[in-house]
Amino acid sequence: MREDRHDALQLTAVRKSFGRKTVLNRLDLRVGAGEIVAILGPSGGGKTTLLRLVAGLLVPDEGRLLIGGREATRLPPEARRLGYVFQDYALWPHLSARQHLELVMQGARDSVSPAERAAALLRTVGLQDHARSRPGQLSGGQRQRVALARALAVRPDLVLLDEPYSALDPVLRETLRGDVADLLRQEGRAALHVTHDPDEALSVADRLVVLSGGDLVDEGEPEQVYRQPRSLASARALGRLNELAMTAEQQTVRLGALQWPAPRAQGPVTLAFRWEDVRAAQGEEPGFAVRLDAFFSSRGQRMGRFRLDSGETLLAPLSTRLQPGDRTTLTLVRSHLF
Ligand SMILES: Nc1ncnc2c1ncn2[C@@H]1O[C@H](COP(=O)(O)OP(=O)(O)OP(=O)(O)O)[C@@H](O)[C@H]1O
Repeated sequence: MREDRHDALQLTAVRKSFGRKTVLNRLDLRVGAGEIVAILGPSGGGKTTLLRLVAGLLVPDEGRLLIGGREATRLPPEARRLGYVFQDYALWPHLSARQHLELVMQGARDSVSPAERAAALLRTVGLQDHARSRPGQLSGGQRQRVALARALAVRPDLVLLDEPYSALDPVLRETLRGDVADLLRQEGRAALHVTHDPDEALSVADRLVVLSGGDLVDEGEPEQVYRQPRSLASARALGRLNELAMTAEQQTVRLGALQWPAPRAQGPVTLAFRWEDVRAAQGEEPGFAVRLDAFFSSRGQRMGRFRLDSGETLLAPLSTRLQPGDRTTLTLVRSHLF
């Protein structure tokens, strides 16, 4: 662990517009030393713009940016001492995987030699047999892993990751994201990690931030944001969400034999709940009628796609031996409705 414990990153009231479009709206954000923060949110929410501002590829219109406690608002990218992996990898076509790492480590004061550290990092990302390959000889996923290893090679205090595993197959993605998070934690490095994949965010991050329309709409520990999102945008960003468009009448929302008081609602409302908060009604328990359309598997669990009599679809774990076309009654875990 490092001695100085300045925040790895602090943004204060950062605003960025393109023409008349405000993409980040007076954003306040901090990443603690050694903290892994995942940024989630709908497309166009400003996630990549945020990373580009931190990297120094864009300059904010207003606001202030500190990196490791140092003023960095107008610092050029090369003076920021960051590691980054952007979606286009930005590799050098004439260099081998190993040379990519050794080049960025030149002149660095380190307890191990560049060759040793390069070999260790290539092992971490599973490229030990491709040390001599140039980008043109590597697949998309392998190139992405070279970019990852290079970002870690310089031992930056803050690593910026923009969809770093998007080109990888699901098995490799899961292994590598665990290995990279372990390495970041072992070495005490902070990361700002942009992703569209809620599972990835939930599995690697110490803290989640949800950006929507240029605003920070939610933040907190992953489990807390998943369980108690502050808004529908935030609930959606974490996935595994059922949404039913319903009508509140006489301050009550009804779904089959289930009903909820809705003192402030009149007219259209959205009832939202996670897939796992739907279960089969037992005995005489009140519920709502559905038909099983199909089943599928998610995170190793058998899930059903059900259709309500009103025509809407919802997804839920499938615990009984239902076959497509069978009818059943479902109910909801009331404390987990949004
Ligand atoms: N250089 C630019 N010039 C003009 N508009 C831009 C520029 N870069 C981004 N934008 C706009 O800013 C908004 C936010 O873009 P950004 O790429 O930050 O979103 P995002 O959350 O990363 O989206 P995605 O999840 O689709 O990658 C979008 O509406 C985009 O069109």
